[in-house]
Amino acid sequence: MVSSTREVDPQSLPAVQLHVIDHPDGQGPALISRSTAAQLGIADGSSRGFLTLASGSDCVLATAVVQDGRVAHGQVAVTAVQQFNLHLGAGISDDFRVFVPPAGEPFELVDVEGEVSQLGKSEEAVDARALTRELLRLHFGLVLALNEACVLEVGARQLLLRITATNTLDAEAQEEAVAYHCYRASAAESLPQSMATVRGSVVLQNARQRPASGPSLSSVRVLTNDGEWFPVKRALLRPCIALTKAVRSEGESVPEVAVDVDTLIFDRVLIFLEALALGRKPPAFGLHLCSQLLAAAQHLGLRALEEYCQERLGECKDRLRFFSFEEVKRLNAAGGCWLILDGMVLDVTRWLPEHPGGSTIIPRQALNLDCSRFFELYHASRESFVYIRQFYHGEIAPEDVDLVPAPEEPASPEFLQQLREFTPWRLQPEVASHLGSRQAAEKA
Ligand code: HEM
Repeated sequence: MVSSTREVDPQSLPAVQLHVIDHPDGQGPALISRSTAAQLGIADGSSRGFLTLASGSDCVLATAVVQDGRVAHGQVAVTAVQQFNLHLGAGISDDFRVFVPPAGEPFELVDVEGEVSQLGKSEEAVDARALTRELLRLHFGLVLALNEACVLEVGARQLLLRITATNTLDAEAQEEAVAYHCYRASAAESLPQSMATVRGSVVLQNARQRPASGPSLSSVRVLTNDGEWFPVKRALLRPCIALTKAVRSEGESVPEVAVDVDTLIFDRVLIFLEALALGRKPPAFGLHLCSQLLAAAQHLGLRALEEYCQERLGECKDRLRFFSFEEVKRLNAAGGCWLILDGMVLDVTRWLPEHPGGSTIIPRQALNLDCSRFFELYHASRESFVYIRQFYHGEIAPEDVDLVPAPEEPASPEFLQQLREFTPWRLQPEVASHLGSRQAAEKA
């Protein structure tokens, strides 16, 4: 049985190029040789595993390790249905790796729906429970992919069962299971309640019929401002309080909501929401994205993302303060790289090796003076503005502003205006006097 607790990073397992051949039996799990299994990292002696395409696919191959020469080393024998699901035909090679369910995601094993048709001639009714018992006997613990077909012998009858649906959780459970993917179904204990539809002359008793399916109401259709749309699970969108109405709406059709966020940013919002829902740490989004993500978070009312971006952008109010010019010089003399830009005090010490203009020019030219003019001269784009907030620690104290040397040629008024428009979050001088009086009071 695949377990949800294995903390293996699938990316760390070796990908191996395998040559697809037709399955010698035409049905059953995919077959690989023992040496191929060893190469893939399937534990020695294990008779089965799960494979998926290294490039990612929504089909997981239940795989048996065989020693009887039906497959050679480097080959994988797959049935026609599996080839169809993988979009791979016999004679084609592709990279495969062992499938391990992502850690932390739910990997519940649920019942499946199937379509049963007759292979033999008998007219006898078939008990759905006997049919599922047979399915369990053959496939217990194996992932059943959508469209997979298997021949089952129930009593004297030969039946063809084709998997027509997986993840038959009820709507409420589905809503809670945010990261629930289509391949996550397996023949498990719950199967005796599996639902089945019937074709041909089969009379199936004790089967639960599939309810008439309408549109999946567990999603909201989110339209981005550049014309894309995303079907997003309601549960995922719940933290976006500006979308509450759409998330809570009831009705016969999937609710739609337009957001003033483009596809690129909304995609990242979704990554953040998924991490939030699964209790994982969100990825460290690039700083250049954070201001757009922050705007998106404010638009969506997504407080957690707002805080996350503010933190990344360095808007940690408690950290901000006023510096004397002497203090900045001392910090630089001690090996730091603290810049004064239009009065802002920026600590770029740790970031210096990452500076696109190199790590030497700033310490050589721009320390202990107002570097606005250099900033204007060297940065053609306004990309560099985006980073400022991350480095911002405060301001030169108002009484020290005139002590900071300026280069002979000052920065242009246009540049300074742009810079100030981009940095509305700067500490204001009135805060300095307030802090000054508080510090004086504290000293007293
Ligand atoms: C917070 C401070 C700074 C940040 C965030 C920053 C950021 C950047 C960025 C993003 C670029 C590449 C893109 C662009 O052209 O805008 C760049 C290039 C450059 N920066 Fe900076 N920079 C900073 C300070 C400085 C200072 C003080 C100097 C000079 C004394 C400087 C000199 C350069 C040079 C020479 C380049 C290469 C320009 C080119 O290849 O055309 N930078 N910087």
